[in-house]
Amino acid sequence: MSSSADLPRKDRKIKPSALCELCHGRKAVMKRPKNLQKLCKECFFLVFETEIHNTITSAKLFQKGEKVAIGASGGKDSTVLASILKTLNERYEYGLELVLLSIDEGIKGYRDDSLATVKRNQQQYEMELEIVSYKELYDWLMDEIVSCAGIRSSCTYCGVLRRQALDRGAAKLGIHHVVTGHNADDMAETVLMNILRGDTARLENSCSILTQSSGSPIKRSKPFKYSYQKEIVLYAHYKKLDYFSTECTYAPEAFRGTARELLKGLGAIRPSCIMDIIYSGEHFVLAQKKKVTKSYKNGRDKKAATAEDEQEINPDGSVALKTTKRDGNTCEKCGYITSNKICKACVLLAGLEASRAKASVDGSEEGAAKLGKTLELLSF
Ligand SMILES: Nc1ncnc2c1ncn2[C@@H]1O[C@H](COP(=O)(O)OP(=O)(O)OP(=O)(O)O)[C@@H](O)[C@H]1O
Repeated sequence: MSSSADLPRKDRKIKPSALCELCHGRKAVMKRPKNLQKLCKECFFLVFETEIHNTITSAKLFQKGEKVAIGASGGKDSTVLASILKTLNERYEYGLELVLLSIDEGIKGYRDDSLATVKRNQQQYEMELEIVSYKELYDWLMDEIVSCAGIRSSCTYCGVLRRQALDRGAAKLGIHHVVTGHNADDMAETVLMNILRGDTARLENSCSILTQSSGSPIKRSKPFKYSYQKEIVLYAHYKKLDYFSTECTYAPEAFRGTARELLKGLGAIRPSCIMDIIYSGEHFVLAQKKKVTKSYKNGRDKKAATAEDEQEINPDGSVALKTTKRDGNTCEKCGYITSNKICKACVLLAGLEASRAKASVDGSEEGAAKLGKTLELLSF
């Protein structure tokens, strides 16, 4: 931080109460949303970037020489991510090769415009850009999916297909690491959503900074895990970054919207609640499901019971079905990594195809919408 002697004349006359609490020289321009500290622009940039650097180093996210794909949507989070990773890569000599990877879901009037922003970012940050489309991967545009399956399940379809598309795009580039702009607010919303749905299986991993499906060569990480959305927006604003700010045409998932509102209300009373929820999510450990082994007559004892004879009892007393889940499998249809015989994307696409065929016969669009709702409740 600079001393007051280095400051421009105008900053030397500032009332002490209006000064930045870190450099005590420049005028504060904001109250930091994370801790309400009054900061000038320059000190905010430095502390914000340093915190992300600390997150990256303490989680050992990157290795020297690694090629990393930045999931680039053109929105504020991924644009700030690209800008900050470029800065940190140069400042701390991470030795990364950074590439922008964009998925074109096929949403007219939204993704086509945001991709134009990513193309400008490519020039501004001097990074390679790869664009992969749903049309080329799945032969469906998101607009077609919505008109077939309805808007209510659009986020379910889009989320599954995008995750796979990012992996496929990375594989195409020979990259094994994708970073995304998911931030602290997104993480806290996900924890809240999973609690409210009683989805304990998802809750356990909802705060991981680094994830990788077993058998998959692609890992994913979230360097903004501890960064507040409001601070990302402030950073983009004061740095005058070029980003696309329109919300997706197919409004955000209804339930996530509810969790977002809830979080906003909580944050107004207790600003630290975002971090507190993440902390709770990180320390949440599932109690082991009770396993019971059937008892056998006719000479078979407990030891002879096979794995098939074991049942899992859910907390509400219901019996869980035995699944054929295995890690490292590949989908019988598309070859993508899955723990089931057919991957989730192929199940969704098959439902859409069936719906399209049915709709062409009797005009009904119910099948895919129903399937989307059912899939939300299943864990893959
Ligand atoms: N079409 C896409 N192409 C590539 N990456 C994407 C795409 N959509 C989302 N992502 C990645 O997933 C992250 C989370 O996306 P999501 O749409 O949930 O949030 P967001 O807050 O709108 O993010 P952003 O402001 O970056 O658009 C993004 O920051 C980005 O890294």
